[in-house]
This record gives sequence, structure tokens and C-alpha cells, in this order.
Amino acid sequence: MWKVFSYLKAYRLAIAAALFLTLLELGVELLQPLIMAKIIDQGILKSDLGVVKLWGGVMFGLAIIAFIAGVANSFFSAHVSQNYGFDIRRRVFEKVQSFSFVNFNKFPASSLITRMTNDVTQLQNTVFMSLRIMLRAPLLLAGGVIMSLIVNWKLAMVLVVALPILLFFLSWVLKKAGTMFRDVQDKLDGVNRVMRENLMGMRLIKAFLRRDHESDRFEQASDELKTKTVSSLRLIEVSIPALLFVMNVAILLILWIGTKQVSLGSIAVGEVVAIVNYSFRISSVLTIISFIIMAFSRAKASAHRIGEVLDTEVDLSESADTDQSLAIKKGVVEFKHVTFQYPESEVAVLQDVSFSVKEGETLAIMGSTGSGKTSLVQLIPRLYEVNDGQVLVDGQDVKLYPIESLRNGIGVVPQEAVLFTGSVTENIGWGKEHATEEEVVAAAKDAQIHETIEKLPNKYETRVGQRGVNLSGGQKQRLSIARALVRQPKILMLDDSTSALDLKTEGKLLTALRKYSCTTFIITQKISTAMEANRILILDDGRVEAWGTHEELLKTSPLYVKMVQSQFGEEEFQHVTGFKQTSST
Ligand SMILES: Nc1ncnc2c1ncn2[C@@H]1O[C@H](COP(=O)(O)OP(=O)(O)OP(=O)(O)O)[C@@H](O)[C@H]1O
Repeated sequence: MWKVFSYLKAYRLAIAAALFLTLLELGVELLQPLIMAKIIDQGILKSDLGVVKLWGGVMFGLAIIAFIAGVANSFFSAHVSQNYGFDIRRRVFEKVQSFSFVNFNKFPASSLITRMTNDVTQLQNTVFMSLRIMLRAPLLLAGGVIMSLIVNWKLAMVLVVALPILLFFLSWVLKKAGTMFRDVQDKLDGVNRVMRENLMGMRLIKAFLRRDHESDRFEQASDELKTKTVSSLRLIEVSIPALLFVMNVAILLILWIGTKQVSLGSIAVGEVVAIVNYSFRISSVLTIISFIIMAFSRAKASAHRIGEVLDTEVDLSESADTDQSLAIKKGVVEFKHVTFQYPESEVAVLQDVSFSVKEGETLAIMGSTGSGKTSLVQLIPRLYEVNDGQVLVDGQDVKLYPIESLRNGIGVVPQEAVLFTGSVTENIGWGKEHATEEEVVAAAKDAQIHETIEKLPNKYETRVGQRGVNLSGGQKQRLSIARALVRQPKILMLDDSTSALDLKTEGKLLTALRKYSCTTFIITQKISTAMEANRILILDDGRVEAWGTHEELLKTSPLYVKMVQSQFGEEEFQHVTGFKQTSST
């Protein structure tokens, strides 16, 4: 947690300036009761107008200095807190970018968003408050006691006894509130999660008429947040009157003892007034301190949550064996007895998978839903680590490649097309840094989306709404294919990415892909698509059921023949397989 605060080091000078200005303001504040005592004892009580005028002028001058110091302090405090918040947000964002999928499982997206926004804001506010008033409050507290001791140490002993009791109580509140506010931030994660899911699934919610159900879910999350926040705030609310009660008793004691001492002539009236004045200032500081405790407790909880992200060990990183000069040149892929299991899962989703794909070849991957097709291709760009066996690209284990250079050579089109807010050009160009307009258009043409784009209101400059809401499923798929093609990848992975395309468009797309000299993996359920590939791999429950050309599989794989049968009518089946339907069953 303290590491999060250590990033403040970069702003040492501004912090020093802010603290110096705080001390200046504080010094003025502490001198004022002393001067007031002088004005009363030596001016008013002795009817000396000269003393009143002189010390009154000094008080006015000091007030102006305090005012200027206050304004300048705010300036430095804002500078430090805003820049500090910016730094933390950037660090958390960069850390999250380096996360593997295993790391993401530990932090849900909604929690990461709260950490990067609300938690950082809590820290920022606390840093601002610290520089502005947080130091001032304890120093004013200590300064008030010291000055009271200087004025009259016997009378000030009341404060010396009262303050340790108060400080002990405050530290207890701080500790307790810190834990409670961590729960509050967790509940805030919950509200964000429901809101995020709700906004992302709005179409579905409306179609299924699940508005009431979603409202209940939101209300429940929101209620949990409210209840936790109220119980945390209650602790602070109770602490303020308790603190003030102790202070008021102390002030009454000072007045009682002070009055007695004045009548005995052992203390001056001005001294009593000064100590009571210091006590009132300490009282008002205590109210501020309880707010500070609230802010600091929240900041402590937030720093802990941010620290959790920053301290997370990225479990997928480059090893010492990494060969920095390695880059994908041909795109030859080989799986050697690969077994893979998701970290949180209990069974392997791929078992003893072996096959190879030559440079420029196309491999179609088929299999029932959940048979491990997506899991298999994810191992090539090393999105996950194999448990056993090896994934080789151009004859080298993927673990030996620098992650960036490995992924640079691969174009991925995920099952669910993901688009970003921005123009069509920006979305396609996102696939390659500094992609030219010609490259974007060429990729769009090959992905069979160029003509559709030309019909959009602003053609390539048309804005794609959040997650591509203003595009059809097929359009989104083709845009994400164009994004992968603009990269000119050595290995292209299409994860069921042509499912929303009609046969004619899909045929044109597959023909266009031939001119790219890349090794292609097409996950598909369509035999017509698979037949276009050089080879077909059939997965069954994580194992290779069959692997070979269309003709080979017709002879060796009953599962493949069944698939062909189920997708073609008798005439077509005969045409595709060369034998009558009954003969295969
Ligand atoms: N992140 C994950 N964590 C744990 N298990 C997972 C994860 N992703 C997938 N699985 C499991 O792994 C198995 C294979 O999933 P995979 O997505 O590879 O199948 P698939 O053949 O691509 O399915 P589909 O055709 O439906 O896309 C499934 O049983 C699934 O539940």
C-alpha cells in the first residue's frame, strides 16, 4: 500500500513548497491569540491605545500573509494531487495492459474500472487535503498545546491530559474505518458491475422484458453500497460529538481553574483568554480531523486496492531464454502433444493434441461446441500457456519468441467482433500502426466490406458507435477481418468469424484470402468453408478426432462424414463425397 504513496516522491519540491506555506499559515494562526493577549493585557486593560494600534496593525499584516500563503498552498496542492492521480492512473492502466487472462480472472473489469477511477480520485482528494489541511490540523493541535504551555503551563496541563485520550480514540477510529471503507469500495465494484452488464446487454434486456429483474439487481447492489457506506459514516459521525465533548469539558475546566487563579491574582486575564482561544481552535480542528480521518480511511482502502493491482505478478512473461531476434517469418505451425487446462478449471480442455500446418496453408478446425477449438488457437499467440507439450512456430517454441514480436505476426479475428468508438478507418487501421489509407481500403476490399462502407453516410469516416452498435453482425465481423488483414499477418486466425456471412460473400472472402501469403486457421461449423481449406482438424472433447484433407477424412472419420451428411441434401452429399448417403452410415 505504501508503494502507492511513494509515487509522490516525484513532486518533492512542490510538496515542500506546499508544506512550507502550510507552516506559514499555521504560524500566523498560532501567533494571533498571543497578540490578542498582549492587546488585552497591555492595551485594553491599561487603556494604552498605542499598543492596541501597533499590535492590531501587526495582526492585520499577518492576516494578509496567511491569505497569500493559503492561496499559494492551494495552487501547489492542486498541482501535486492532480499530477499524482494522473501518474497512478497511467501506472494502473499500463499494468492492466500487461495482464494475462489469468490475471484478469482475479480482477473483474468493473473492479478495475472502479480502481482506475473512484479509487484514484479518493487518493487524489486525500493528497490535496493533506497538503492543504491535513498537516495543518495536527500541527495546529500540537502548536495550540505548545503555545498554551508557553502562555501558562499550569493551566495548559488540562489540554496535555485531554489530548492523548483524544489521539488514542482517533487512531482507533482510523483503523476501524479503514477496514470498513475497503468494504465500501468492494460494494461500489458491485454497483459498477451490475451497471456495466446492464448497459452492455440493453438490447437483450429490452427484448426479454427483463427491466424489472435488472432494476431489482441494481437496487440490491445499490442498497448494499448504501448500507455499508452508512455504517462506515456512522462511526465517523459518532466520533465527532465524542471528540467535541471531551474538548468542551477541557475548556470548562480551563475556565473554572482560570477564573479561580485570576481572582487569586496568580494569572492574567489575557492568559486565560489566550488559552481558551487555543482550546477553541483545537476544538474546531478536531471536527476537521474527523473529516480527515474519513478521507484518509477511504484513501487507505483505495491505496490498498490500487496496490493489489500494481503488485500483481504477471504470470505470463518472457523468460530468460527468450531470443530477442526471433520473429515469425514463414508461419509454419506445429502442435506437439499439447495438453492445456484453464488455471481455474479442473479438467484439461485439450489433450495430447498434435498436428502441423505448412507455410501458407489453410487449416479448418471443426468440432462440436465446447470441444476446445478457441482454446487451441489461443495458444499460438501465447494468450495462455500450455501445460504439457509444445506449440512451435517456424520450428521454435512460442515461449522463445518475444511476446510482442510473436503477436505482431499474428492476425486474430475473435468469435465476437470487437470494435472501438471511432471512424471506420480508425477501426481497421487499429490493426497496424501507421496503416496508410490505401492499406485500409485494400484490407476492406479483401474483407468484402468496402462496398458497404462506401454506402455509409460518411464512407470511411463514418463513426462506429460504441462496440459497433450501428452495424450489423456481419458488417462487424467483416470490419474485424479487415482489421486483421491490414496487418499482413504471417498467421491469420478466424474464430467462427464468417458465421454471419452469406455463402456468396464468404466464398469471395476465402478467395481474396488466398492472395495473402499467410497460414490460416479457420474455426468453422460449415463444411462448405472447411472444404476450401488444405486440411481439416476435427476436435472431439479436446482430442484430435481426425486430421487430413477433405477426401482423407471422408474415408477415415465417421464424425466428419456425419457432419457432411447433416449439412447437405442427398444430391449434394453425393456430389461432395462421391458416394450415396446410406453407404456412409
Ligand atoms: N476462460 C476459461 N476458463 C475456464 N474454462 C474455459 C474458459 N474458456 C473456455 N473454457 C472451457 O473450455 C472448453 C472449451 O472451450 P472453447 O471455447 O475452446 O470451445 P469451442 O470449441 O471454441 O466452443 P464454441 O464452438 O462454442 O466456441 C469449454 O468447456 C469451456 O467451458
